[in-house]
Amino acid sequence: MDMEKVNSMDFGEFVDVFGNVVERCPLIAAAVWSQRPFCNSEDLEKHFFAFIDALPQSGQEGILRCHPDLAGRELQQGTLTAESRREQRGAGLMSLDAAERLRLAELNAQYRARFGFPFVLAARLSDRAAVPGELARRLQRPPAEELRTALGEVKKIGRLRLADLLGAAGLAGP
Ligand SMILES: NC(=O)NC1=NC(=O)NC1=O
Repeated sequence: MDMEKVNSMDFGEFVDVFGNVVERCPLIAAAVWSQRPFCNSEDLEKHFFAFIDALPQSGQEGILRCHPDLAGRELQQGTLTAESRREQRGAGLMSLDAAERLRLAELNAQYRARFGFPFVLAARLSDRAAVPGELARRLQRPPAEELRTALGEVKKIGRLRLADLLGAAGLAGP
């Protein structure tokens, strides 16, 4: 893992590369940059997660609100980020039939009405068959617990995106 290259990035380069590790939250990469040098990929990941954990609840909920719904409007309109599109496609969420899409839209609306933020799940670790059931299950959870669970999913997504980036050509070590 060529952390030397990561540690040599200027601010703009670092945010260009790592700005979407947390969906639509480049502020986090902008903050983590000042923690360099990073001794390895785990250290880099630790700083991303520490930033999230140190936020007040309003900030943590704000991170969740930056996530597009699974199989939602943005997927239909083609306005997803490249990472989100890849993740949602990989989970089969681009090939739902009308009934599946409607069911997910209803569950997403119920979830958002109850918690005030969207349902977030690491799509790469799930699939179209499991998402509605997982959403319905989490819909019943106490708000404080669900906030922790949702942030855990943000971290799973971030871990996978960091692994993609650090394994990408040019950043992978010998
Ligand atoms: N609401 C979401 O869970 N969104 C997402 N999950 C992913 O894995 N990528 C997303 O954009």
